[in-house]
Amino acid sequence: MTQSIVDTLSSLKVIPVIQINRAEDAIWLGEILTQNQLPVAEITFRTPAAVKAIKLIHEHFPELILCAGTVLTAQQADMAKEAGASFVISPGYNPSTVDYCLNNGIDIVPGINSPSQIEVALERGLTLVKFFPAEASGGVKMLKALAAPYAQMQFMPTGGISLNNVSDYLAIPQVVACGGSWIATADTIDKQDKETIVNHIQNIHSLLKTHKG
Ligand SMILES: O=C(O)C(=O)C[C@H](O)[C@H](O)COP(=O)(O)O
Repeated sequence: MTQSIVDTLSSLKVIPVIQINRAEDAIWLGEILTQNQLPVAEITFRTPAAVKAIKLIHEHFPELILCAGTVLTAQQADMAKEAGASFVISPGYNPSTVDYCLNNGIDIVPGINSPSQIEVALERGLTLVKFFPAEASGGVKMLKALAAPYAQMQFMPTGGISLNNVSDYLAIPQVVACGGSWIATADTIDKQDKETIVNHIQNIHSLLKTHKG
């Protein structure tokens, strides 16, 4: 993972996790995200439209930080990279997928929720992991306890995060950014409910401004 991507994620602070059913919806979605100063998207491999959606965003919005989520296999990691994703994210730590990515120049942020998994990640030279499922694994309290012994590790908490708890996670120094599907849910995208998505983004900006003091 390049430092400049980590720096951008850390300045944006929130990553919309997106499940897209119609690839063409990626175009107006990319437009909303860039126009509203949240130029970042995790497109999940939960639907057959994922690869095309990644391609469309990469083509139309090259400035947007684009990653692929729910990447479970080496083959999906290859497809994500070919389509234009800058890095891939997985819900868990799959040793063979992680090793494949590391050996093939694909940046991967695997999911972890235990000290043992963090140590496996560290041994592979990884310095950024996803903390998933964040809330169900013990939330902020668990992440603080997990992060403490591993000063060199940074985290992207995801799973159960919303406007109500995102700032508690962001207050942890080792947290780079939080992921969440609440910003653009599959249902909102299907309905092309742009207003709701823009509102969520604006609420995030207002919250982050307040917290910067
Ligand atoms: O690693 C992946 O790609 C995943 O599939 C995990 C997703 O990021 C979460 O499921 C989003 O969590 P919510 O914001 O609670 O909906």
